[in-house]
Amino acid sequence: MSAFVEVDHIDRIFPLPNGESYIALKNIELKINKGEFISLIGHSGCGKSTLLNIIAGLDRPTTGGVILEGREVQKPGPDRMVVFQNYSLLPWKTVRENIALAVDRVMRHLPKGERKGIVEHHIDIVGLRHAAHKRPAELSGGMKQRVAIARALAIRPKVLLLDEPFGALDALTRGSLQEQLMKICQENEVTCVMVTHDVDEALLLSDRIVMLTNGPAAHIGQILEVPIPRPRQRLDVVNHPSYYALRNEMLYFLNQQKRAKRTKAKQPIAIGRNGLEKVNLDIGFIPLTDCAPLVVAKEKGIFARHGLEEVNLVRKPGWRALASDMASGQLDAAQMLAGMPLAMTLGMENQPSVPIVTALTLSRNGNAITWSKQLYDQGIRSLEDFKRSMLADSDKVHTFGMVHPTSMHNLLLRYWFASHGIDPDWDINLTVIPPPQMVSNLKAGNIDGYCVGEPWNSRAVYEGLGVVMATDLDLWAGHIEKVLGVREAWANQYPQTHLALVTALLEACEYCDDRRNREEILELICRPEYVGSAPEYTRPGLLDPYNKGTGEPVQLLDYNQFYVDRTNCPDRTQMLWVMAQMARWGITPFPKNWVEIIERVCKIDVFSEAARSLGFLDTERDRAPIQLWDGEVFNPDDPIGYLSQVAIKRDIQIQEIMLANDDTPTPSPSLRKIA
Ligand SMILES: Nc1ncnc2c1ncn2[C@@H]1O[C@H](COP(=O)(O)OP(=O)(O)OP(=O)(O)O)[C@@H](O)[C@H]1O
Repeated sequence: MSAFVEVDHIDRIFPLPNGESYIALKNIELKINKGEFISLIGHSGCGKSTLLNIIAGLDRPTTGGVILEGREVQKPGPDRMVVFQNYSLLPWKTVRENIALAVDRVMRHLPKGERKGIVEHHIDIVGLRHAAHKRPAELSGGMKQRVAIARALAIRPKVLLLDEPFGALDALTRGSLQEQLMKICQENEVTCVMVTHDVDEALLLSDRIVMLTNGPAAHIGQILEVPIPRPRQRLDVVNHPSYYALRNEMLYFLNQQKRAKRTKAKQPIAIGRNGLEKVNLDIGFIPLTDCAPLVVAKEKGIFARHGLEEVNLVRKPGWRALASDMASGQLDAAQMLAGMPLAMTLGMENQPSVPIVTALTLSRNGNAITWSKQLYDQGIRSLEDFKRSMLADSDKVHTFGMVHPTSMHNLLLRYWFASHGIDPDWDINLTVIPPPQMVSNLKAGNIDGYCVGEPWNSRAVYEGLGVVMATDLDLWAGHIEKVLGVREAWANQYPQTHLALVTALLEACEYCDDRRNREEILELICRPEYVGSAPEYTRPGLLDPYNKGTGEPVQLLDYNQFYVDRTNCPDRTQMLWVMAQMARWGITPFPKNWVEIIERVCKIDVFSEAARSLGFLDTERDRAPIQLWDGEVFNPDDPIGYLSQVAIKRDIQIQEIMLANDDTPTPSPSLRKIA
């Protein structure tokens, strides 16, 4: 289904009087569905109004465009009405006349009586019958804004655009108008885009909240889905289990933008020192137990010992945001999902190819599949039970959360279901949810279960909301989980820095696997700036026996595996398995030249040099067929043969993938389909 409004890769560059130019917006891409309420939020000057004006047709983008119902927006039109903060009413006309003016102008083809009826109806919608004869000077701010909303709605626009509509109102009036707007939009199925600075307003009104980064070159940093059912009451919203998690995400994002601005202001792009080309690094991570090597390297001074004196660990709220910051070059490096370097290099989800390299596997294992307590209490305690209940009630579609298409969580969950003949695309719903929001979504009943890293499984067990159906030790002990990723261009530009980074993190990985250090690591990762979790539910698996919620806790060795058993060398065989699974599910094409792509992504030479400098074992794991718990064999010498015989799969594209020689991000996918 095509989107109702499509903001298609917009840039807006303003020429400045001194002959220079200012890039306000960079590569904004957004699809809006009919009847959806979208809020745009971000710091002052980031470009919210510029984007709104472009959607309205009041301004034109420098590149890209806006498509409304299949037609490009070229100029303002009555199908897109804007409500501004300052009401813009004609002072000499009454409420009724202000509304009538717009209706008579736009709907002049309608009989007079009908137009009059529309005006009166909208006076009623906003509750201004008693003041219909008054002029703006006789109205309060809230009343004036209601007139502006009525005037905008009366001409039945396809999209209502609101630029901080309640910004000038007192708190009480604001609250009541927000509720009225929500009701009006819902009853009339209005598609809305609203600029706001107010996180609570955004949460109350929106289906999705689009958060813009600070300019210059502002882009979409993150999009939050608000899974709170409608119709909404303010109290229901505040009491919804996902409310505080969402609110925290927004505040965290906004604070981080503020910090980034300060850091940018005081830092030159690259500070070279200690024989390194760059010692000031921003490294992205996600609040998960397996971010431990990064936290340890920072807090125990390991980065600094390797010459990386100014490392800033940037907590990202979800994997999409992290990938986007890596693609745009805002991050120097990141903890990445195993499939992310390959997928970004191949160009996933119609995104341009951004070659990423990895010289270090940061961790193995550490995930589990959690089921809601409700399913478990209904007697659904195995996949066989699940399949039986699914077949018995074909109307009920279960939804499961995973963190990103390229994650082992997605690939293992799909594999798990498919191994029992359950098609993960047709028989169930899979939805992307950032790891820290899994538990609140389970609590809210939005999902029936999920696959995620710790501590988010243990938290559900701890809170009595879920039970662990399988850890990945049950499915595939020793699989690659998180890797260190940097842009290939960055690695080429800063080779000594890259080596120092890999060396420091390898040393930290070894530290993390020494169980004597685990108590200290627990304290470090639970800090609010890292995972921000409670030690009670972060301990299991890391230190304490692991509690699945279904029996006695068990001691899991190597659940979060950071160093032992040759964890760290980029694992080309397992990367190939990941690449094949991503192709199986249509996430990326499978490259005919897979050997070349894997060689390009996995930087074994950098790892070996780092390992040797520490006196560590520098070899890769043995290349052998891969077998998960179900016994099916993946032969790394014949991935295409595996893909052709695997039972449940999507249309697999097998292509020669031509990557640019210049390893900077390319504006369009450099894929050439030959099969
Ligand atoms: N005509 C223009 N010429 C040059 N720069 C402009 C022009 N219009 C906007 N800008 C710049 O573009 C950036 C985005 O402006 P915009 O008004 O869209 O921000 P905003 O997020 O809506 O801010 P606020 O929340 O304060 O209203 C700002 O840095 C602004 O100075």
